[in-house]
Amino acid sequence: MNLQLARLHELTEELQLAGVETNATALAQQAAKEEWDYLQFLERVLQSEQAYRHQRKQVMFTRMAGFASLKSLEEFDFTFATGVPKKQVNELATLSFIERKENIVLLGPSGVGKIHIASALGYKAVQAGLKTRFISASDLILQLTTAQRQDKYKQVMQRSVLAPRLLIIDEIGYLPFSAQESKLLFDVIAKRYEKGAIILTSNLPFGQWGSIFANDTALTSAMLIEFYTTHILSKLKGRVIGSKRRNKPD
Ligand SMILES: Nc1ncnc2c1ncn2[C@@H]1O[C@H](COP(=O)(O)OP(=O)(O)OP(=O)(O)O)[C@@H](O)[C@H]1O
Repeated sequence: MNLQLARLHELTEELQLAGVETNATALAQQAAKEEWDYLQFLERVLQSEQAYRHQRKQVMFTRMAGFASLKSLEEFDFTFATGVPKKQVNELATLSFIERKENIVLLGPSGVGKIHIASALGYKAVQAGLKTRFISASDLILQLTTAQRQDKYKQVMQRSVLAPRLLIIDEIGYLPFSAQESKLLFDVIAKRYEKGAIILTSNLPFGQWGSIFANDTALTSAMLIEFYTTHILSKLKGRVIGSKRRNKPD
């Protein structure tokens, strides 16, 4: 390493400009070849740092999001899934629902692509630099009950529920909740209401949600009201391509 590169290395390390260090030599060569002026060179160097940071953020957010699997909308076959409204899904893929802090509910039988669509929208959000969290309803309840026991409810609520710009709660209704667990889930939905977007997936139509929430009709109605202004994709169907669970308990 020549002396100038060694000094550059020290400076970029101290100033935490890893993108500049990675790209400086190549950009200097390109600048000489294409006869950039000094300001042009400076701009390109700063752009390279910006791109480097954006990419690192995407990688970190993807890891932190906890997706069950990485899916994209490009991989989703709309001709196969006849009940999935392509136009509406593409509109949701613009992510304006996140800016507007709106919710999405995906309802349909097992294996029709609910997780696929939810994860694909989540992955798009992550790529756009929006903090996203994917969690199953039962894991979320487990986290919150543990937090309550350990007197850390507020912190966990803040970190896991309120901090992400998009919260994806998967598999509501796969297992029924106790009265206490139902209240926790309601607390999540109510606390995020108009503060951050949620995507919910469920195998059960709204009419059967009472059975998920310990037959508490007041709480179930309150929960449904929270989704009044939601984008509801409730007619998801099509040939089932695959499912994680073929033996759903009664
Ligand atoms: N229309 C589709 N095009 C491409 N792949 C699909 C489609 N529908 C489902 N799949 C694939 O089938 C598998 C099951 O889909 P997914 O897990 O999204 O279903 P689900 O409706 O969430 O089911 P469950 O309720 O059991 O969780 C996934 O690998 C998914 O990528």
